[in-house]
Amino acid sequence: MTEANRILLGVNIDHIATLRQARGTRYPDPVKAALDAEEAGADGITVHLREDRRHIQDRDVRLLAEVLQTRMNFEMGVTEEMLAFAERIRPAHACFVPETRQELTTEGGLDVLGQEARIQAAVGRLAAQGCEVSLFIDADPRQIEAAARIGAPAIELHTGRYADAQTPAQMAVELARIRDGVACGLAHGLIVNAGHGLHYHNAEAVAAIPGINELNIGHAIVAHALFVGFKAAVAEMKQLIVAAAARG
Ligand SMILES: CC(=O)[C@@H](O)[C@H](O)COP(=O)(O)O
Ligand SMILES: NCC(=O)COP(=O)(O)O
Repeated sequence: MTEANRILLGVNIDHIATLRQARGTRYPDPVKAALDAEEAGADGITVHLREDRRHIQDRDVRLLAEVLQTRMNFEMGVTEEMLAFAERIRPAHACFVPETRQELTTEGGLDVLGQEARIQAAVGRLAAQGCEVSLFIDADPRQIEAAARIGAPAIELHTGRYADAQTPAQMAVELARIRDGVACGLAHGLIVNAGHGLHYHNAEAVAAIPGINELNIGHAIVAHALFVGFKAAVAEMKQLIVAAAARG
């Protein structure tokens, strides 16, 4: 496999924590899930510490920082609370995401264009701790250019509109938008990741886009794990996207 067609899988374990929080139990433990995911081939572990703490808790992130063998991708709103927390944890990667309390899940990409100075300062703060920051944005050339302008090393393209597309034609339009976004990001020297709403039937087309570095996938893997077990679900997704990327 060449550098051009290798792809990484970041496993998002938020919804292991969702199940735990539903009953206020100690199980299932996302830390155990993370270790199992690593054994099954995950290249990294993604967690989103939401401001409302609806799933992942501070304790989870602190423990993960101590035990992960791979690397943490810490998803966070760009707030003073989260920046201070990330400075203490010093994850290998942080991904800045937009966040509102009412949303069911992350609805759109971060508006980098509208707040360049603020985002640039936040990127700089975490970069000073050795953290590689990516910006979770829509595949919009203006946002991608803004990400490059402020010196972010990486972006993660929001694939939610592709995942939510209701017809093959709409899906093709959204996939083309992501493909163009990847090309635009690469042309600006950015590392380009993607994720949100990807599952066993729609991830291959995204994985096959040349130059994409990593897919972050969570909800579908956790759901599939109910039927096949968590390690098997991770391994199946990894095999699926690696094969798709190799085919190109
Ligand atoms: C930023 C992103 O796309 C995911 O991490 C997502 O936020 C998962 O968490 P939620 O399901 O709480 O939105
Ligand atoms: N950044 C996207 C992510 O981490 C996983 O999102 P999902 O697969 O849970 O929708």
